Amino acid sequence: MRLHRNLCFAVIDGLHQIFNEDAYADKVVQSLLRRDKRWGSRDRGFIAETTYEIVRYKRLYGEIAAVKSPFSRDDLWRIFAVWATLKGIKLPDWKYFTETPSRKIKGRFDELSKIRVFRESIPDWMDALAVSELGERLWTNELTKLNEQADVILRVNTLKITKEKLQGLLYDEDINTEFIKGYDSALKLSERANVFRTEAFKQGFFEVQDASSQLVAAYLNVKPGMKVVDVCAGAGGKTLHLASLMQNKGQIIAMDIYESKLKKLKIRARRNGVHNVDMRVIDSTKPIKKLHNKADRVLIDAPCSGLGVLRRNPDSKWKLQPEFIDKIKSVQQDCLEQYSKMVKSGGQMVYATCSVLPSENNNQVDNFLNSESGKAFTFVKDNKVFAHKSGYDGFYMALLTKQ
Ligand SMILES: C[S@@+](CC[C@H](N)C(=O)[O-])C[C@H]1O[C@@H](n2cnc3c(N)ncnc32)[C@H](O)[C@@H]1O
Repeated sequence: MRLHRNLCFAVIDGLHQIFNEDAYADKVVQSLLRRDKRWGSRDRGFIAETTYEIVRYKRLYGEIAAVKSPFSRDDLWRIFAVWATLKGIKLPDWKYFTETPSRKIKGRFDELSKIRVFRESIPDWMDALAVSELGERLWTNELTKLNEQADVILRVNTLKITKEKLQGLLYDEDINTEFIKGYDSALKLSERANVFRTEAFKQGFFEVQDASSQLVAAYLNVKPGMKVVDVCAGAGGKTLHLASLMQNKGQIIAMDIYESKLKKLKIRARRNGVHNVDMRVIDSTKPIKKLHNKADRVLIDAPCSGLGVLRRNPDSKWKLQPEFIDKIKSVQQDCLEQYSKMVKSGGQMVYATCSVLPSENNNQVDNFLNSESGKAFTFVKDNKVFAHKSGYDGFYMALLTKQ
């Protein structure tokens, strides 16, 4: 592979924003890709994949390059040189690379690869936390998988099209996809492509949604005509799936504490041809109280550490703090306690996260079931989805019934 100067500069600029300015990697990559209209899919792929890979292995590459954050531009070029050397890419004779010690880089890599926190590039506290909750073996396997690039998975909007028809339409736009066994509405891209540009996307025939995430709405046993509350709806990935499963019949009340997220959901609902969603901002306890004992189904897709989706958000490794995880756990317990009150007698509730930590998942459900508000509920089943076992994101979902 030959390195092109303007593409490498884009990567360095992106890394500077992500590492030094706390910007989100996905937003940074999106904006880098808009920089030059002449860039083709290979150029865009280089920028996105290189940036993500260096973010993923920041600790390892930084250690080999002997640089410490905050990184100067020279430091970032050193990190880049480590990445390129380990990839076996011949470094051009640019000034940034004149002193690159290629042999030393490979030697340091071999040494550091023996230690998990360097090999898999993860902060010590995060590694220790996960080991204490999951055990050494499970965590080592999971972490390795969470460092791989994720597949692009689509969820077919069955309100508008069948999986087979969508596959044909995408094929006509040069995008090959595969069915995934066990995931009814999923199509996996055989090769990465910018699906948002397709006519099929503009027509609302699909949403991009990981296969594990597609299990959550299905776990809630919704039926057309029901009253369903999606209480941490965000921009509505699962709300839209619920609407498809309910064939647009009945009522979904999508709630979130952020109005800006619900506004995005509104746009997506329109594109998806979804008509049965009402949006309500949780700005006091009132909108929740109004729904006490009213819902056939409640989905709590709780805010969490996101440790199950590190493949998509590798920068979380460097942005998350232990205090945040502690705080989010109390929000999760609060969500279970407050929002469970909306379930009517005989109704059901799903509690879900995109974390793999038991303390955010089954332990939270156990705590809830042992609490005063949880007394009315019985545990039906749960699904602990690990990336290294399923091949998709790490997730958790539990189904509870109210007597
Ligand atoms: C995991 S995300 C939801 C993702 C969304 N369900 C989807 O499928 O696209 C969690 C959401 O919970 C919201 N949230 C955080 N604290 C909340 C609270 N106390 N009550 C309700 N929603 C909350 C966040 O704004 C965020 O949108």
